[in-house]
Amino acid sequence: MDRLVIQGGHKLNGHIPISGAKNSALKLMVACLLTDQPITLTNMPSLADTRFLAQLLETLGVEVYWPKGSATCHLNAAELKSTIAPYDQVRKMRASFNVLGPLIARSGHATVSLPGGCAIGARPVDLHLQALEAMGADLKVEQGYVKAAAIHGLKGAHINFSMPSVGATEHAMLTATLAKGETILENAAREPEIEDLADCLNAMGADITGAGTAVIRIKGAESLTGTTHAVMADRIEAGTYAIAAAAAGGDVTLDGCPVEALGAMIAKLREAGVTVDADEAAHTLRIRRNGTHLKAVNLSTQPHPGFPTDLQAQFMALMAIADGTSVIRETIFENRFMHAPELSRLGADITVRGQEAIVKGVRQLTAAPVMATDLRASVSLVIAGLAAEGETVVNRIYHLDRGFERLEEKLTACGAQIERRSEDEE
Ligand SMILES: CC(=O)N[C@H]1[C@@H](OP(=O)(O)OP(=O)(O)OC[C@H]2O[C@@H](n3ccc(=O)[nH]c3=O)[C@H](O)[C@@H]2O)O[C@H](CO)[C@@H](O)[C@@H]1O
Ligand SMILES: C=C(OP(=O)(O)O)C(=O)O
Repeated sequence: MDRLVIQGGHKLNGHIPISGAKNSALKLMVACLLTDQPITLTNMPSLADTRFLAQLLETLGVEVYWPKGSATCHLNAAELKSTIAPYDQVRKMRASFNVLGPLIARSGHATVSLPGGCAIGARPVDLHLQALEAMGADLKVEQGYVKAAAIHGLKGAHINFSMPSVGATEHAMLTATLAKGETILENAAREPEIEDLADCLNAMGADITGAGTAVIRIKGAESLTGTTHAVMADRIEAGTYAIAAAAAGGDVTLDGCPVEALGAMIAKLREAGVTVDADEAAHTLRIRRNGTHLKAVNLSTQPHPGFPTDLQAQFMALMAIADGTSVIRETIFENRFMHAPELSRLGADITVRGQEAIVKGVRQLTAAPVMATDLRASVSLVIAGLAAEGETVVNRIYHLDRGFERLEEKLTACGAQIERRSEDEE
């Protein structure tokens, strides 16, 4: 299994290009199931998750042409050969569950394994299922699979989500594009990836308004067409490198950065004493910290436009070396502090109490071997390793490869000393 070896204490200086967003790309790929015409996605991040989803789509009969090293992926679901999404292909990744609704819309029935994804909480799919049932699907959950049929087709519905869920909003939106009549989603999630998906679906002939707000209206169409769509830039990747630059110190500019989607994170970095120059028009974010001390700041994760849960672990690594005590509240997932004990191995002083982590900043972190537990937790350990004194080894990094494209290359180009080693090399 691969590990990352980081020699800490080097400042980061230079430019980092931001890749396409994993969490957008995955749902955009699923959209290909809604049409028998070709879809082309550009700015595609080549990640374990996106490659893995491509395999699931191939199992369903989608022709995928996505050469290694290319950021352009062609998907053609002219004919589906299966409506079964097996456990082994769904368990690793949350987004793959979103094939359920589109398969029902296209074929009238589907059998899809319950999903996996990062182990950061219970993560039920009740809201997904309620939305599909409201649209007329008959559902049974048996032996870990959802078995679904809509013999009379899907119909538009008025769905009021009990809480905003990114996945359930996207799932309902994808499905409703081919349902008969109008669907209204209330208390919908407002994450930017939902707007990106709506833009692509509208280019395919769907009629969606309100994406990015809490009320989304979808007028169902008879059929959708092919299109070409550029995946939006990854706000979580961008936020991660911004926090890394703040932690290690230096002067880093993020190119192709979705600045407008990062307001809450930029505000917290500034509050912590980091110099941030944001240029929305140029899509750049420059982060500078040369010598100034970091200040402890409190934060609470919130649905967009609040501070994203997917940047909480990274910000905790930063607060571990700030002056003072910060309180970090996780309100989205009930078990998303698994990085805290690993950060403590590097000398961080963190106490977890329920949904809160109390982080008392220390002057200096010191290197240690650590274990990556989930995607964003893994990268928080990389950030801590960059700031720590000595050689930090981050073990079990397959999680990182799910969501960060060419991480070592991007950081090394800015002066980080970080190297991937596989067990056979040691
Ligand atoms: C692939 C992808 O895009 N993943 C993102 C997506 O995950 P995901 O779509 O799984 O996250 P949700 O927004 O659905 O989850 C938010 C909360 O709602 C709960 N919930 C969700 C669905 C449901 O049917 N019932 C229910 O109770 C969840 O357990 C969680 O507590 O949004 C999260 C919140 O921004 C991010 O951390 C993930 O990176
Ligand atoms: C939690 C994440 O992914 P998933 O929803 O696929 O588990 C993430 O991207 O941080």
